[in-house]
Amino acid sequence: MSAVHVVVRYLRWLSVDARTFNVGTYRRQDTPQPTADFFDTNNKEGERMRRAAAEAAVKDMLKWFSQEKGTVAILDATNSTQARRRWIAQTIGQYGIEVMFVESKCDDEDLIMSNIMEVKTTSPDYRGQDPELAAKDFRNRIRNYEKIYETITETDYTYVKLINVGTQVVINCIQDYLQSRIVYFLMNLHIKPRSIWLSRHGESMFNLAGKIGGDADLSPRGFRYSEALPEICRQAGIVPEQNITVWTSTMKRTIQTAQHLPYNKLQWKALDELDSGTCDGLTYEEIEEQFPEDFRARDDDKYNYRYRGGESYRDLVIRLEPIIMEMERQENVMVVTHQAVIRCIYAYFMNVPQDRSPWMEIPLHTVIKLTPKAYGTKEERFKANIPAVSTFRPKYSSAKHQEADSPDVNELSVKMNV
Ligand SMILES: O=P(O)(O)OC[C@H]1O[C@@](CO)(OP(=O)(O)O)[C@@H](O)[C@@H]1O
Repeated sequence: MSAVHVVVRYLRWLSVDARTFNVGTYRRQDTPQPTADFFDTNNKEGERMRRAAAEAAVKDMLKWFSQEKGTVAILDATNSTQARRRWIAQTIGQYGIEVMFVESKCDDEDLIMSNIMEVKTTSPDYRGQDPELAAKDFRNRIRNYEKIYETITETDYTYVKLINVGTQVVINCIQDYLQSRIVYFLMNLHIKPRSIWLSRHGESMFNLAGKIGGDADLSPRGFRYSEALPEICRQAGIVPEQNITVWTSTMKRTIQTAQHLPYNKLQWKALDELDSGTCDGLTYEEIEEQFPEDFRARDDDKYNYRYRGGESYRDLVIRLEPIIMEMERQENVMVVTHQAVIRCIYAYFMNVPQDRSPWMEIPLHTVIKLTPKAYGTKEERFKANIPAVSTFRPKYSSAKHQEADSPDVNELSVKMNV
């Protein structure tokens, strides 16, 4: 995905109100599919229209800050001359809004070409066009940008300059915590193709009994899943030659599940299940009996509810932030962890809002493969032919776990999130 989309997704996942104002979207209202000469600075009409699009985007952005009290806006545009940056700094700065410029500079021909093929030929500017011709036109557009391009060196501006996708990074006047988080996040991004495989541990003895938390062993069916996992991973596209690391939590059920995977393994405390505090070891029915108010309060606002002496989903997201940062840095990773943890990781990659994420179905005995693409994340699910209980609990229900449907053979489903 483009860095802009990923940064917004990351900030929103961390509950920072962030939004993109893409000047191209405004320009496309009048000029949906321009050719490269539209971006030639000698094209006066093109210049006028591009300027108008930038002004409209900035106007809406300022409105968003003042009326909706937004926190981080990304003005997604080329902004590649000193004059344009001065205009932005003055127009926005006068309202007391801090401005940070992000320049991504690339002179590596291979990187440029792979970026054009991956991102630009799938952009709305080239929708329905021959990818070869689109790539050629975009190359010409870059030549037009180059004629007036002035790399950022203004010492009085806050900026981060990423050279050849973070091979080298120049930072200037970074002023606060949020800016430094964004810089650090940007430094960790890469554009190499990769996938992330997620699996819950196999069915545990606690899952069978309907109890939450604990550190139980796998059930006999859970152990069967651990034996089947190398083959399911192979079907899901993990090949032994791939340099893949398997991450587990420090709990027995995830370590047992990963035991037959012939890859390097790493245990993370941060991947342990949501801490259910005084409710640890109870069934949902027992929680409803012993802590009726808590049971209701949790379902009223599951994302924010914190177990007595334990955690909320919001707490879990903060605990998982280093995991996400490391996942962005890594290439292929397989993660064997828990229901609540997978919900949070999945919500990050699939952009799921906080009111929905704690209620998502993440079944046992299923590998979820996520592949980030230029404009979204592709999701594939590989369901093992090994029965298990369903630990999904609908809102306000404390009913006992039911057997989940299990396919006759391993099953695959595919979905694309944009
Ligand atoms: O937030 P809810 O829906 O209760 O799901 C989290 C629960 O899932 C469970 C199973 O019910 O996780 P897991 O077996 O994946 O470790 C519990 O241990 C955990 O408390």
